[in-house]
Amino acid sequence: MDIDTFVYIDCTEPDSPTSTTLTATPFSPVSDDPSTRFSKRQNRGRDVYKEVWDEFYDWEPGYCAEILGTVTQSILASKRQVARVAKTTVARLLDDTAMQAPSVPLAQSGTDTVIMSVTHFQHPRSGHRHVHTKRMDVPIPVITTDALSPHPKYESCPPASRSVLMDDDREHILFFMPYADDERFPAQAYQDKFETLDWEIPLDPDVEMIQIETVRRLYTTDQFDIHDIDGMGMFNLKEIRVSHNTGLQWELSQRDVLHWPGSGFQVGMEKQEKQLPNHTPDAYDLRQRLTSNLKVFCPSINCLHSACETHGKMHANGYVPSRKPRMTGKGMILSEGDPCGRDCFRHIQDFDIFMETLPPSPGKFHHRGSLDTLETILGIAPDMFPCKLADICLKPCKEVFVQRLQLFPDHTILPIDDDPLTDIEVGGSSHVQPKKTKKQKFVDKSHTSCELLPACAHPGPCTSKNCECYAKKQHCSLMCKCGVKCNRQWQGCRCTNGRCLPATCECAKQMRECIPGICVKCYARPCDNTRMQHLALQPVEIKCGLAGLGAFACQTMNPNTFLGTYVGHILSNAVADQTMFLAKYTAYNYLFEVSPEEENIHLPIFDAAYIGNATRFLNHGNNGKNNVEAKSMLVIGEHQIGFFTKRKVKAGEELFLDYGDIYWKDMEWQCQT
Ligand SMILES: C[S@@+](CC[C@H](N)C(=O)[O-])C[C@H]1O[C@@H](n2cnc3c(N)ncnc32)[C@H](O)[C@@H]1O
Repeated sequence: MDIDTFVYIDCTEPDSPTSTTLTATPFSPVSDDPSTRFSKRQNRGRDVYKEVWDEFYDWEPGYCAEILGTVTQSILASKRQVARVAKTTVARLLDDTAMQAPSVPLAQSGTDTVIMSVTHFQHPRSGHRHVHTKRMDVPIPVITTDALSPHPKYESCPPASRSVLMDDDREHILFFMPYADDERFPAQAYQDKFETLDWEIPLDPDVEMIQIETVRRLYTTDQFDIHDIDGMGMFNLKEIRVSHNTGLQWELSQRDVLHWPGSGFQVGMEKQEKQLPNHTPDAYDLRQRLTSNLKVFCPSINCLHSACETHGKMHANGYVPSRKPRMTGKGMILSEGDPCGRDCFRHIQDFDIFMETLPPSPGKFHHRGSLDTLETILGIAPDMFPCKLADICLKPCKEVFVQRLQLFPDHTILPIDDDPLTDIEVGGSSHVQPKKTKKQKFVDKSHTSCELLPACAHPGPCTSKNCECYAKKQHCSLMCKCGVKCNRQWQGCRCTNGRCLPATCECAKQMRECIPGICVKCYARPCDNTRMQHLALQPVEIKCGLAGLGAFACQTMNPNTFLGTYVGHILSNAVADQTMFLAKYTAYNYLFEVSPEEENIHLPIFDAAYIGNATRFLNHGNNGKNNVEAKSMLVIGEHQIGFFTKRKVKAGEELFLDYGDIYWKDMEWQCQT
């Protein structure tokens, strides 16, 4: 291979209308009118872009030649082995063909042959540079058979255990043309549903590197404001992934960056006078530190996928999961254990007398950061004993105990084993008068009337003015920053013994699954109302059913047995419309939508065409044939659709769901029931 003949694909250079000055002199915006200032910035931006561009392409061709040169050398070194492997492979191929040919039961066997051309490379003898090649023509017999009838056209899909939120881009960009090899597919009509074709969007990784370096120089050397750089509209750095973090520095941390000599990211970043905005949290800010790690694992307790995009938006505010306390301060004092030291809370003799001397909130934790740390830890582990908390917070044990009492007064804690009717203690002898916390009551129809639950993250308590949940008439969720102390939070149920039944459980009545850490009484054992989050599935058999494939019961099931959750891509209305176009063409429609109770409400639409689980095979049955029903539930802040048996189902019976009239209205094929 001759390295001089490599072709370098180059992009159009950036305009540099005014200047050819290529030195990196810091930009000094002399105060003038905004438009002149803007155009000066724009010109400076172009100059720096050009400067970086030239530097990059001065370096890149030599670098590529060097890299490719090493590749060719290693090819030549191992050429003898490659030639040997190629020779044996060809020989085996010919042998296999010859051996297989007679064993196929042929209805009709032709005697045609095709010629396969094989190029044989010969290692250059020492002292010679040229590789000798020899072409050989090998005859291959053509075997024609009609013994095997083709399998009916069917599109399968990879299995998935949970739904995946589709990128908003899918609404506008056509990523590939499906059924491109089928003349009958109305490709143009499908394409017209999109604004752009993905393969027409220029994406050159070289240009990306040049733009990143230009932005860095404009920010660090020219002291441009990062918003001004964005306002120039010259740099279209694509977001790598949806998450709660944004910014150039973050994007860079999510990908490999080319290390080239002109790049300030290569070495000595720390030596620069001004660094790009950083996302490293303050060492003392525990909440920030935990939040910054959320990019590693999704904090949604029924997901936990790494770098989860589905919940990226839901947790945009940096959600740290919180739980309700279940142990009272008095209970802690009465519990067994040895004091951790002189200041241990266990030395408190009489709890009621101690309560009378309790200092007013916020107590001795003068430093706001210490209190934040304690609140964050108690949010996650509210029943951690003060002795351990004291070690973490570097505070005396008794002081920590006092702070816990301020945060979670005993009268607000629902004791673990008491009767639900007597569990709120009112009264007591403390001068900190226990108030009965007023929980806000309102009808929250989140399970059938909202798009995606918002997570609020405003300073101060939730009010009609600052809180999005308030505005949408919804309970605050675990994803909200207000935490379990907020009186708008869903309070969970108080059912005991895991008996969370549809008619009696407060969560089940509101079509919510019980939430670990919130429903403190039923949480002791997995209750009847957590089957969707625990994926307590029933096995089903997939085989030919009423229409195409169908799902069949493997064992006899009682009414209200949970079969599984409908898993697929979560789509917006616009994308669902595009998918419907494909469904009409294939005559298989896997879109599932729950009809909202109110108009103009858009609930998530699930599409199990491309990913899914066994529930995608449930065929439609009506007129009493349907033995399965779907329920839309809120599962720890997420809309999910669960399938439950409507009546007793015998082993071997096909499972049917009533798709509803709307499903069949626009279909160009007929329902077979
Ligand atoms: C969710 S899929 C059900 C699984 C499907 N049978 C398969 O083989 O993948 C829905 C599609 O199955 C077919 N289907 C299901 N029930 C049907 C019925 N009762 N009559 C006609 N077609 C049906 C239709 O093509 C429908 O769009």
